[in-house]
Amino acid sequence: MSSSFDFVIIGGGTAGLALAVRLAEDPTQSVCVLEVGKDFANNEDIKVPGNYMTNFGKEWDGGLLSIPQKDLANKVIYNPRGKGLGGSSLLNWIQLIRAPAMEYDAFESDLRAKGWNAHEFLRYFKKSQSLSRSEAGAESKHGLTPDPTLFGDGPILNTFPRFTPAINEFYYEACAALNIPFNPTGGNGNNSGVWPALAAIHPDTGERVSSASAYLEPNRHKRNLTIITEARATRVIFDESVKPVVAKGVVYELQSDGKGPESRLNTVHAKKEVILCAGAIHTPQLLELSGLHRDLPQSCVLTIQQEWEIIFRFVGLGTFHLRLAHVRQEHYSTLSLFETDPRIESYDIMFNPSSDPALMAKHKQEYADKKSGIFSTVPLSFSYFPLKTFASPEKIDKIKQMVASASTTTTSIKSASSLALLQKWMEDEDAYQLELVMVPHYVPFLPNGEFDAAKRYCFISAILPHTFSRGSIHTNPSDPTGHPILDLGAFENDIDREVMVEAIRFVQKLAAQPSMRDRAGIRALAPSPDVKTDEEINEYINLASFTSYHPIGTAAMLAREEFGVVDPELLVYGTANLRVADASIIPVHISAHPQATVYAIAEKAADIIKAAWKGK
Ligand SMILES: Cc1cc2nc3c(=O)[nH]c(=O)nc-3n(C[C@H](O)[C@H](O)[C@H](O)COP(=O)(O)OP(=O)(O)OC[C@H]3O[C@@H](n4cnc5c(N)ncnc54)[C@H](O)[C@@H]3O)c2cc1C
Repeated sequence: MSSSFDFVIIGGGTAGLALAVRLAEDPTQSVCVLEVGKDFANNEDIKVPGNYMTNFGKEWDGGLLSIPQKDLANKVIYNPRGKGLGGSSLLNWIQLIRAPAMEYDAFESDLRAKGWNAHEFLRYFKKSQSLSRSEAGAESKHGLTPDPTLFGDGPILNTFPRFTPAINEFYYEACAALNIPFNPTGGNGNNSGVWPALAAIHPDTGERVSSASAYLEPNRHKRNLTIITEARATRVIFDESVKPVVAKGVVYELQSDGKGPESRLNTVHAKKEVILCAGAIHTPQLLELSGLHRDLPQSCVLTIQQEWEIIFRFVGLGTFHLRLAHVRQEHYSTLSLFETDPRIESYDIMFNPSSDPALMAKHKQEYADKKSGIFSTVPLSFSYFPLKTFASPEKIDKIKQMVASASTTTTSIKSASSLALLQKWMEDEDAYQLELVMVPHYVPFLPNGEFDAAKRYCFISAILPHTFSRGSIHTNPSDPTGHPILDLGAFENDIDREVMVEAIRFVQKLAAQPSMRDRAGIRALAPSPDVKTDEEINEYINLASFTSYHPIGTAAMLAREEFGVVDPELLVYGTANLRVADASIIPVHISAHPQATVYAIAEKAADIIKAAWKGK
């Protein structure tokens, strides 16, 4: 096998495979993908959408624990991460949601990322996604009528849900009573109201659509596309004699050749570019590993670890700064658990299949025969709200005052333009400040919520779309290529606390609506109904908060003086040909789950790279 390619991509995940396939469209260009995980092309567990809760901890989950979260009573939070061809698109919940146009426009207008605006995103949503055949121009049986002009002919298929949980009817009625109407558009930028999302599911096979099945499978045969699995990239190597430095290749370690550690180390050379697509957790780790000179003493690594800016040292070049830390963002979520009327059909059977083998067999048969039923879908309902919908006037005043007085010295947000944007959105009457996701089953790890197979449950996840807290990711000095040290920075800024307290109160109000209380037989388990004061809710937030598995911003596309890592061409500052194309570059968190945006980023990255090398 050749060890020299035009393009070397690190990470065969959501973005990595989409990018690789687009670059390999030109048969004269050779592309190599290094993926640390395996090829799971024939794995049935991954393919079945309804298995989404059982994917955690499997071989294709390279998840890691955070460090204790000091502002969340030292809670340690698990962060699942896809590992294998397809990356996180192998184990995500396959929902396809886009952020409002004004949020993408702000990348360009407020954060100076030239060429990154709603118009461009729409272009690349169309290139990456299509409305699956049966859905185009149709109305789902749940009343979804997405605008077909928002879709193109991309390989990621949007399919209507094939199963409606019984609780949805009662939940939507409760939402309507609080001025949250059903949203028939399916949340493709207009994310107000409540709706069941379109998901990446193949309408014929009923199987999960991942970057591996949609992008890679039809192109696997291409001779100019080389995929190396079980290959952990450990470092990008540079020609340091020129400025900006030139990425020459990647050192990687084969995970399972059965020989000694020495024989496992390989180098793959890049004739044109190296592109980092290792995801928002591992891309910054690789940047650190590549920037630290290999002879740097361990003590120095430790010192750097403790600083909030990372110092890249290249031999002969002096010091080269990339500031990675304190830019990591998440969608923090706090969960509320409810018991429902036991006659309401739910997904709880998934937690204890042996409690009713006949029912489980019926569900399996329905999926096998008709590709419908509980195995056919991930049954989530979404809604996004501005502050005025869920917070009290007094709290709105308090939150707005806190936001107005925030500065780059009093918060961990060191990018002045990012902070100004968050301040602008908080003043905007219509900007989303809360997302609710309703899920028709039990969720573990909550106080007062022990699972009982005879009962039925649902939970509501309150998610903050735009947080003021920031975390960090750094290489672990005692295991540099192992899991990095992950600090989620959960609720380190009190503004996020204040918003979440109001969010939990709103969830309580929603659950108390007559349709939920009387018809769905809802009974609050966690928090218990007597959790009422700010103090009590805050205590509950400490126990019941997680992330939504949406890390972004760890190699942010911001101006260099604003602590950005890549420019709008996705080039890492100070390098001639090292780019990042994955969730890491998203500069500020959006009112959407990220995968649709990540696919669009990969598609745009491919066009940027093709244009850069045209005629060369
Ligand atoms: C459980 C879960 C549920 C989710 N649900 C949704 C949802 O319903 N909707 C939505 O929009 N978003 C969802 N997300 C988020 C979404 O899936 C991610 O934001 C998106 O897939 C990230 O894509 P990426 O290309 O940045 O990274 P990934 O897809 O994670 O790809 C990174 C790849 O790089 C590989 N890699 C890492 N380090 C190395 C190395 N050193 N060498 C070689 N390879 C390496 C990894 O193995 C992986 O394959 C979910 C995420 C999770 C974890």
